[in-house]
Amino acid sequence: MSDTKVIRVGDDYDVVIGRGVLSEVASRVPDGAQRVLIVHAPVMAAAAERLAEQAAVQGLEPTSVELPDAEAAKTVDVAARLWAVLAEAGFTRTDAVIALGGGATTDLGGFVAATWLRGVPVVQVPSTVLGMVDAAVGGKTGINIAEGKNLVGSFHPPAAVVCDLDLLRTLPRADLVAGLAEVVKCGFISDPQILRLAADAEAATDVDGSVLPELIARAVQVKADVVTSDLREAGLREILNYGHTFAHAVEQVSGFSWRHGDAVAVGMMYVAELARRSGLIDELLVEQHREALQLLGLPTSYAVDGDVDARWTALRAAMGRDKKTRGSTLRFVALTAVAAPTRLAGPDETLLRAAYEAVLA
Ligand SMILES: NC(=O)c1ccc[n+]([C@@H]2O[C@H](COP(=O)([O-])OP(=O)(O)OC[C@H]3O[C@@H](n4cnc5c(N)ncnc54)[C@H](O)[C@@H]3O)[C@@H](O)[C@H]2O)c1
Ligand SMILES: O=C(O)C(=O)C[C@@H](O)[C@H](O)[C@H](O)COP(=O)(O)O
Ligand SMILES: [Zn+2]
Repeated sequence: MSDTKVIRVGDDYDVVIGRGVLSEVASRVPDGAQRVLIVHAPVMAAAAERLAEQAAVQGLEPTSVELPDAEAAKTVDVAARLWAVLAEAGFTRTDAVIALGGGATTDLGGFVAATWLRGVPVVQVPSTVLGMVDAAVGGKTGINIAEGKNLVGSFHPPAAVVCDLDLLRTLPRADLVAGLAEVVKCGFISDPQILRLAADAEAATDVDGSVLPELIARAVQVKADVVTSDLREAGLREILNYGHTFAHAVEQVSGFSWRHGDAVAVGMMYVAELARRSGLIDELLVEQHREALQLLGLPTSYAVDGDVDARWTALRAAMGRDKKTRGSTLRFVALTAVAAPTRLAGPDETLLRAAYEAVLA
């Protein structure tokens, strides 16, 4: 894929994927806006300045705010600070937010847009692979609290998503690879061609090549198709949560020090081990998970420094707060085969523990 690609999400909005498309951002702010709040990750300060200049040329009045980095942005304190900025600058319902950064920035920016005056438009400008393929698309926005990941949030679809692949040039390799975990997830739940393409790790991680853009576009297409038919996660959308029950527990228990994508990689291994023990899949498919993730340099095991029983107790409690849980019944997205997702509800506690032991480093 060398040219700009536009993927339409339902009848709602475009996801623009291409090189140099940052120049399109201001023109994607919906008509009627007079002011625009640009929130950005610290590393995106220069690009945010370009966006502010663009906005001014477009006749918009920009206010820029640099957020704390990564998960430190996804807090109620940061959101409250931005609500105060919006109030002070007189933002009305037709004014807009632009969020420029990784998934943490787009989650927070989207949440602030969703909550200000009960909802103003947001243009998402993801600067990580993970943000492009997942966080910026689909309208899930939110913040973390001490008790768990993304426990407070709202469904608030963006007005547009602009993925400038040139932004990925500065992305550290570890963050790029972590983003590929969500791409591999899309391969397992829906698009096996992703798994074939991602098996060439060199090509898949080359920001100047053609394979990474194709992987990004394919994963966006999977997400676009799913959220078009089930925005509010009444059923189908749950498949995008593959691997996340264990992943979010790992993130919370580590004090959000794990990269989300790395946690999703281990989370997919956990649920594959659980699915095998529950008779849904065979060892071959578990190994296919391990190989796909390891080829890219993603983690497939979980190291516990200390008491493994105490850690399990903490992880198990965190898994109970997963949004797919109903009552006290844990519900996992699992596979019966590649591209054949199902739900695994209320697996026996011994199987849950056995799958944990299987992923221990
Ligand atoms: N809303 C959703 O549907 C959804 C989907 C998946 C993930 N998420 C959320 O997204 C977050 C993870 O996103 P992420 O992996 O992008 O992490 P992140 O936002 O924390 O970014 C990772 C790191 O990369 C840096 N960075 C960002 N862009 C850069 C660039 N172009 N060059 C150099 N450095 C750059 C950031 O400053 C940060 O340090 C998690 O909070 C996760 O819960 C949300
Ligand atoms: O878009 C979705 O739906 C997803 O589940 C995508 C996930 O990759 C993402 O991490 C999402 O934020 C998790 O949602 P949560 O509802 O489990 O917090
Ligand atoms: Zn995720």
